Amino acid sequence: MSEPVMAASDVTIEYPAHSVSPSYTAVRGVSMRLEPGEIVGLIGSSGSGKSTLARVAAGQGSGGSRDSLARVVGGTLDVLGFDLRKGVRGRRFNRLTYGVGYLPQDSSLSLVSNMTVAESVAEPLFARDKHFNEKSASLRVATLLDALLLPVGTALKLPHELSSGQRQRVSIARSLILDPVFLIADEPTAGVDPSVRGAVVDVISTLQRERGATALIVSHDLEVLRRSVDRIIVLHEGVVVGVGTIDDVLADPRHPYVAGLARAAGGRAQ
Ligand SMILES: Nc1ncnc2c1ncn2[C@@H]1O[C@H](COP(=O)(O)OP(=O)(O)OP(=O)(O)O)[C@@H](O)[C@H]1O
Repeated sequence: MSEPVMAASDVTIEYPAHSVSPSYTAVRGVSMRLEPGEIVGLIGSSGSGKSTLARVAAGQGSGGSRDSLARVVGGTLDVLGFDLRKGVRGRRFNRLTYGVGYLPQDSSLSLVSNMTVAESVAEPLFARDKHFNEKSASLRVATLLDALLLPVGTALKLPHELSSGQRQRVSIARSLILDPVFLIADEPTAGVDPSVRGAVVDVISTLQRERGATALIVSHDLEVLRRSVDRIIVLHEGVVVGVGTIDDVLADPRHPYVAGLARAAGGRAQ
């Protein structure tokens, strides 16, 4: 059997106490396994721990350099063979982040205001290799922007000249430019027009599938994931309350939160 891309076993993740706030356990006893090539949705209500798990799995906070960052305090969490409970630093951290593409929530807000879309999307290529061929960079940028259904001409625009949904899609392109083996995308369709949300997630999953790569796509909206993911993992108050294909999870709701999802999905289908 091949090595899993991500393996969590009884993982507990905690935000440390600081000044007046006590420590807070955001993820409790979570176990999951993502195999190479799988596209998995991580779903749950607000505050269920999705972003915390996504951020820690992407290696953000594994260094323990900032006290406010969440960290693994129980169980084991391995991503691409790196032990994130131990922490990953220096060159090993660079290797981890080369393999893991991370699209944080609200990442479109951090696009640099005076860089064109083409420059922003290509930047990770040149940050890795300052001699990267300009022509092939432009071609890769154009291909990604086109796949993400952005109009021709977007490449030369500045972030403020785009809609929030277009900016979000530019951030997605940026997170995919290094062809990550594992993409962790946190609410990739935030701000994107509802009519194209499914299509945008579909592009992410198709691009990852074409390369045999893996993705964990965080969303609070089941419908956005429906046509793209192989499986979902449902989190509620930091605990896994459902795992399987969307149909299987909804057909056998063992937890009231999942039953609510099933009712909502049933209502939409009528
Ligand atoms: N820096 C922090 N310090 C302490 N607690 C935090 C911190 N960040 C998040 N939390 C808490 O951890 C829990 C999980 O938050 P998280 O952002 O992971 O949820 P989420 O499922 O991604 O929610 P949303 O869908 O609203 O983004 C919440 O109760 C939140 O208040």
